[in-house]
Amino acid sequence: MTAEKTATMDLPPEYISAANDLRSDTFTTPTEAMIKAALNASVGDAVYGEDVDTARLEQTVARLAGKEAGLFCVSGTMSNQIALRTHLYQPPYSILCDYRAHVYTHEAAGLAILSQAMVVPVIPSNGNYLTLEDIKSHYVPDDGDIHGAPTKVLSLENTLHGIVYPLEELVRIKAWCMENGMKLHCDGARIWNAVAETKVPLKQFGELFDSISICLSKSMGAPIGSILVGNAKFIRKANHFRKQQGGGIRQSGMISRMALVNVDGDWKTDLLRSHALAHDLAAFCKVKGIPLESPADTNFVFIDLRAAKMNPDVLVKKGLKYNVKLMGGRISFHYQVSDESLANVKQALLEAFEYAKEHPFDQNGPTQIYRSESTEIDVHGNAIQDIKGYKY
Ligand SMILES: Cc1ncc(COP(=O)(O)O)c(C=O)c1O
Ligand SMILES: C[C@H](O)[C@H](N)C(=O)O
Repeated sequence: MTAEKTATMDLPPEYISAANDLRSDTFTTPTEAMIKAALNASVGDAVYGEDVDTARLEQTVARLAGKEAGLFCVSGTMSNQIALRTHLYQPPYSILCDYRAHVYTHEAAGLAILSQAMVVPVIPSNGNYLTLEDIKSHYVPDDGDIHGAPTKVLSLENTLHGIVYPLEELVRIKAWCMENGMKLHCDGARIWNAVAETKVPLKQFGELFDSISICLSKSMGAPIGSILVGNAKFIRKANHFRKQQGGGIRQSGMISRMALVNVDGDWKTDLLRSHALAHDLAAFCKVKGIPLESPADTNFVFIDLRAAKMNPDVLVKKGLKYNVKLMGGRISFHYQVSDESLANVKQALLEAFEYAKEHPFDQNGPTQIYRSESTEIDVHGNAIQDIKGYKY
């Protein structure tokens, strides 16, 4: 699963290479091994449970997580949304999560619309992850008070913004959830990164969470998909909601076989390489005095744009100058990022930091992890439009 094994289709390199794409680990591209595996995939109708490779992928990931069953979903968003909906019964109810949680900030109000749930977003008192004390002081108890929407599910993220969730805190939270009849869901879009970094087996997280959404299309490099894992009864009902939301796909064997290439491969070594690149950049930022928003535990480096008074658009354009694709203050590493891109992003970051000293930028409005307008670049990495006319 090393970087050189990207596909060698007869397409221009910028179409298939993610070597300089530090916008997100969602930009990893299918490898030649994946494309070849897809050619030999089963072709059953997965809606009827007749696709062998889809079933194998679901059972493989469920087994790794120590759960009874798994369900292939076309995206992490779908996997999260149907998981949370499945845990919920009689409204009014609420879901508690970190104020930065993807299920709250980046899933288009799915919890409000698909689950009719109120969200209780909480700012962690330690700045990094929710503690049991944070949860206890914000959840809505089911005490019969008709003003409230009792909290029925905690949705935690591991990793969140690349931050590893301490196992001992998860154990405390789980015990409290069991005492208080609350379900515990994990958005595990990057749980593989947490496993690789902490060496805590995925099965140990599986014992703590009632459900985990495990993405295959982020650091694991698959083109499509996530696996939702849980007990058999939960997965049966989640499958019902998946169908309702149009997620029952037919011959998914080809994309399942593509995902299995890395799931069955040496993913820990390759994820740890991406973490080493991120740790290198974080150390560089420390030496240069470039502030970070959170600890770079795994594959993300979050630049504290506010503290640096750095304009994300300038950072993006400095990235283009040094042939690295960025989309804001989050710098994302993955197994296909080249060593050269690490050197290049350091140059881009340093110049943007120096530029900010002469041209301080006050970030009005909420901090975003990426800027849509700044990512208007063509396949050759050239800015389609001059971003706010910056001359630098
Ligand atoms: C933490 C987290 N959860 C869930 C998702 C949703 O995944 P998808 O983009 O496949 O819907 C993402 C997106 O990459 C994410 O970063
Ligand atoms: C935020 C966006 O939806 C995607 N999950 C990413 O991490 O790039």
